[in-house]
Amino acid sequence: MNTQRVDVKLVLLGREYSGKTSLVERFVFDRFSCTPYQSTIGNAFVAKRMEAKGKNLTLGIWDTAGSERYEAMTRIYYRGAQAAVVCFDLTENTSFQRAKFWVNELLNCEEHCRVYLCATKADLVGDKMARKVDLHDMHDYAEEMKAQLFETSSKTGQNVHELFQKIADDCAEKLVFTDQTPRGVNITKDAKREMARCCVK
Ligand SMILES: Nc1nc2c(ncn2[C@@H]2O[C@H](COP(=O)(O)OP(=O)(O)OP(=O)(O)O)[C@@H](O)[C@H]2O)c(=O)[nH]1
Repeated sequence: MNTQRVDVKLVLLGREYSGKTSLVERFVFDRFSCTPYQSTIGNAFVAKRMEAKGKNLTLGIWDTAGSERYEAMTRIYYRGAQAAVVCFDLTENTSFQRAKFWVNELLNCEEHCRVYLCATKADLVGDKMARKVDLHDMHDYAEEMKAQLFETSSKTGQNVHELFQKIADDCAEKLVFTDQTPRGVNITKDAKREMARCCVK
């Protein structure tokens, strides 16, 4: 049974194929897989220890499934998140529209969650014709939503570490640690509580 504690709960949201799993893989394992695409089923969890603002903290990362089939389940995973990375694929405008859906949902349901927009697959838009999300539109939207925006490439690693470090730094400022024990989230307990909440609805 997983009883690991995390200090910051971070959730990744976005349309299927928008690059969420690849982003986590690049950040946590420093690798990019060229094997055929496999959609995430349900969700995946990974923890990463980091240093931020002079504090050691554990980032708990929930990578959710982008398929609309799993939308209800995805809602379980963003509950109580301190931060969310909403991903969209620069080569696909529908994924930008889907990102707006998740941002609205977070603003309405998780008022304390910091939202970061992540425009993925930057390595593919060197050729301007390949870019399907207008540069000004996405910057205007980020400004309007008061969300930080990062253009990343999991293939080259561009901006990936910077994104997660920024999240850790922002969250570290708010974290309260006692002498030895950080006040974190017990994954097992919290997951059970969420499941119970979900079942009684
Ligand atoms: N060139 C390039 N391809 C990428 C990048 N990120 C992801 N991909 C590719 O895009 C496809 C989808 O990536 P995933 O990371 O599986 O997407 P996902 O959002 O986790 O998808 P779901 O699990 O269905 O929600 C895969 O074939 C990846 O190899 C990137 O930065 N550059």
